[in-house]
Amino acid sequence: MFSILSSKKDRLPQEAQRTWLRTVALGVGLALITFLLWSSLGIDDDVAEVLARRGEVLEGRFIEIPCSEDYDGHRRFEGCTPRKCGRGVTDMVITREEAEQIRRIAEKGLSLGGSDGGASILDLHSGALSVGKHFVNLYRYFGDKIQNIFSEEDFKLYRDVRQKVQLTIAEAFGISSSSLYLTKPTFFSRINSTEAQTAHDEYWHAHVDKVTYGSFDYTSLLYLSDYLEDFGGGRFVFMEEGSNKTVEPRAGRVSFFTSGSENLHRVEKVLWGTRYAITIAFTCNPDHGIEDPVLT
Ligand SMILES: O=C(O)CCC(=O)C(=O)O
Ligand SMILES: [Fe+2]
Repeated sequence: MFSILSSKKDRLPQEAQRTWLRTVALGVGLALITFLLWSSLGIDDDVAEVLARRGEVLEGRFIEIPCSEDYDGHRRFEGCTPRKCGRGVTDMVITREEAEQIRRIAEKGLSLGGSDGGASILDLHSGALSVGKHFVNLYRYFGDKIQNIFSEEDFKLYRDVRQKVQLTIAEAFGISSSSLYLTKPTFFSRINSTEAQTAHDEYWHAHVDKVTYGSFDYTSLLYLSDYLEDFGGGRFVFMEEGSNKTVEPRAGRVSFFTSGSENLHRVEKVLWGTRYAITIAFTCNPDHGIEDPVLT
């Protein structure tokens, strides 16, 4: 067996020893550079399992996870405030036709404005619409003319969808649907690959909805376009140390989850195309509840 610590007789000549040391140093250096590049590119951050693929039609998938302590910092409403936490995805609650109709509402509304950056929102409840680098109040801005833009059917569709999603959440978490209240903000989102212009365009940051929005106890997302058909990137990611879980958007797909830090998440940057979705959230606190949007 070769050993550099053997007898004087078979010790390597000094020149060969130096070459050997240089080779080892070079190898270690290269390994270090590769490691640094690897971690700076975040390659290992991408270790992810797919919770819902775009191509599959999910009856319903539910994963229970322990609740975070976030709910303890708020007033508790027994029979509603999460004791059972988790996340679910279903393609059975909203049809693709319904999703397409809702998407048309989003397209109509957002065509009146739109952010200079990649992310625009339309909140039918407050009337907030992204325009350039700011928001306008759609209802104040258009006044009575709003009736020429949206129809009573549009609002009815929103109400029907909200109701179905609310029942789905109640059933999955074993609570009464009547203990849930729609809360704000509830909004359509349109995301494309245009570079962000303001902080409002930076949709991709990891966040906890209960921290970001305060009143949320249960969050739902209804997707209105298809991953890899209508847009690339833009997958939803539940973030967990070493095992992220992704939801690939699909028109009509409802993803729902308890809003605390047990469901830390982010949206990947959209790389091409346009991604439409709607965020509908519920609170257990009646004081934070809002009425369904109405055409005034
Ligand atoms: O559009 C999505 O997939 C997620 C949006 C989101 O995280 C939010 O509205 O808080
Ligand atoms: Fe969120």
